[in-house]
Amino acid sequence: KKLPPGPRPWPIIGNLNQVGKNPHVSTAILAQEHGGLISLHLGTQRLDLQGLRKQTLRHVDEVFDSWVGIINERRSVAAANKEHCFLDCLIENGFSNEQINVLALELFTAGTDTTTSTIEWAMAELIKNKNVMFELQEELKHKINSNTIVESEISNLPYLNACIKETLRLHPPAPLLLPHRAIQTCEVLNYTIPRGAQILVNIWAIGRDPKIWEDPLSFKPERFLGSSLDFRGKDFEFIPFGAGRRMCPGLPSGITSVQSILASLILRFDWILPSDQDPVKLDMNEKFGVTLQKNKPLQLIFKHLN
Ligand code: HEM
Repeated sequence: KKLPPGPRPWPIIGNLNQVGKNPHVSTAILAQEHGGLISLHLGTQRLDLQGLRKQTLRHVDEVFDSWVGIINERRSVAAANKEHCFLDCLIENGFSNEQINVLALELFTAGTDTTTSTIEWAMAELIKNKNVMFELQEELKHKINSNTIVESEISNLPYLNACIKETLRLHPPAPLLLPHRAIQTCEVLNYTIPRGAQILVNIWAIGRDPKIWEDPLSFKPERFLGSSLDFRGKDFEFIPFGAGRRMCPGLPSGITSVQSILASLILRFDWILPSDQDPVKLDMNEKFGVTLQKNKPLQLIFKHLN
């Protein structure tokens, strides 16, 4: 069997020390040396599918269908999928009320942390990029007539939607998606992925890959204007909600929340940083956790616009 290449594992700890606290960054660096498909040993075998393109991801979807959480622990965010339907099934399997509460709580976290962190990153990028903020304010002023934003108006706000896409490209709340597991041995790019391997897809690295995006580290919503590139799981260079059968079921509600909250914040208020801080120097460091958060929470002062 030919496993994908990767850094040499140390005895017992495997590659744990090379992965560290920010696995989305360290695996992106490892991929530069070893290629887009790399093997890592973290006690049990794990595989990282960073940088895979269209055909390959479509092919692997069927094999990497199952979630690690469901097979191993039954307590991950992923296991809370299918909402009531899955919870009913857990009851049949003899889960306690306490365990079901944990699952419900995790489902709640999947929906709130992802949405709030997207809004926080979007606001940070808008504060840092004054011209983008100005363009967005203009669009909202001209296209929204009343004080209450209605859903039908939101679909007619291309610049707002481009800002949200650009935020999700640079700051995906789940930078490695959720861990998948190979339910059978298969071949990917002429390498063998053994049955049971955990699969992580580094979409953070794909979103910043200079081979895919021009000037990848700059916040430029314009790149999405007039482009059909979307996050609905068809364009594999941009999959902040995942793709295939395990794609995020909360996409429609998550996106609607981000659109309406962000539009309301920008339409009604003017925002500045406290203590005359220079927006260009705003700290944009990340903290890897359940979701990819801003390391230093964003603090802003608002002025009501009438
Ligand atoms: C901006 C908002 C959101 C983003 C970026 C996001 C992103 C994701 C991603 C990347 C995955 C893993 C997909 C994969 O590995 O292929 C996921 C899974 C999931 N998300 Fe979201 N999500 C968001 C909002 C929500 C909301 C609002 C809910 C619930 C109301 C939700 C519930 C879930 C659940 C239950 C799963 C597990 C799916 C499964 O097990 O098959 N998400 N989400």
